[in-house]
Amino acid sequence: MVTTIDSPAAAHLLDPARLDRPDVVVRQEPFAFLIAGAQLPAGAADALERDFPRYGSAGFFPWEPDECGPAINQLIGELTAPAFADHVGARLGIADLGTRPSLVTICRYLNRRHGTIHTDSRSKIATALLYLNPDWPDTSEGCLRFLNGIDDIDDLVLPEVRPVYGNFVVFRRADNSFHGHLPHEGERRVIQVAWLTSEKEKTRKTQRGRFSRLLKRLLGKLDRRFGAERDRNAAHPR
Ligand SMILES: O=C(O)CCC(=O)C(=O)O
Ligand SMILES: [Fe+2]
Repeated sequence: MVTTIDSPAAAHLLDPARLDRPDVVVRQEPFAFLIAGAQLPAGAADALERDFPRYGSAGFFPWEPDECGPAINQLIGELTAPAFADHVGARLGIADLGTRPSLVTICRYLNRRHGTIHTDSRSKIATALLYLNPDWPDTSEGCLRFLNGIDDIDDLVLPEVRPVYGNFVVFRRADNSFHGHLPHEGERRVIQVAWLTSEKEKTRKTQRGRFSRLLKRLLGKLDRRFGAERDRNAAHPR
């Protein structure tokens, strides 16, 4: 396996075969999901850290290639490649995921408002989350939880997923695809890919994401202050 990306274009960062390892968890109930560790080569960590976008506010924002270095852009190219999406989709019982428009959003920082329990919106068919944090403190804060219901953050389907480098989850959006995490404030690097029902939804969500970024630039401090008191079992619609 190639573990350096001194010439990024040469080496692949993702390898769909890693999703077929026996330690990868795939479940169809209560909703279809996949949890896989070690999906990124250790040798690419420095380049992916260096090339990660430097946002000024907390939350997920639409991917803008100009704000990322080449290793991150290469990784996103691979994550959104139709063949990769088809491979993931097949494991979750979704046909032709690779034909769906993909929307990439990236998060570098969170505030305590984030992570409230939700399912994701109906315009998403499936959502992937790839974590890129070199390490994570020994705490549940900020660890992703797949949940059995909308009102209890401690009713876990499976043990929580630490957001460390190379951990990767994908789930099929459903009316019961509840997920969330305990409040965390500070750096938490994630790339999210959502495969959507239509191009129209992609345009709409991208515009909304850009607007939200602008708003947070202006009102980031308020966003942080209002989030600080969030209840651990809080939910938000979709
Ligand atoms: O960052 C995560 O682990 C989850 C994010 C999420 O669920 C979302 O943005 O819809
Ligand atoms: Fe979500």
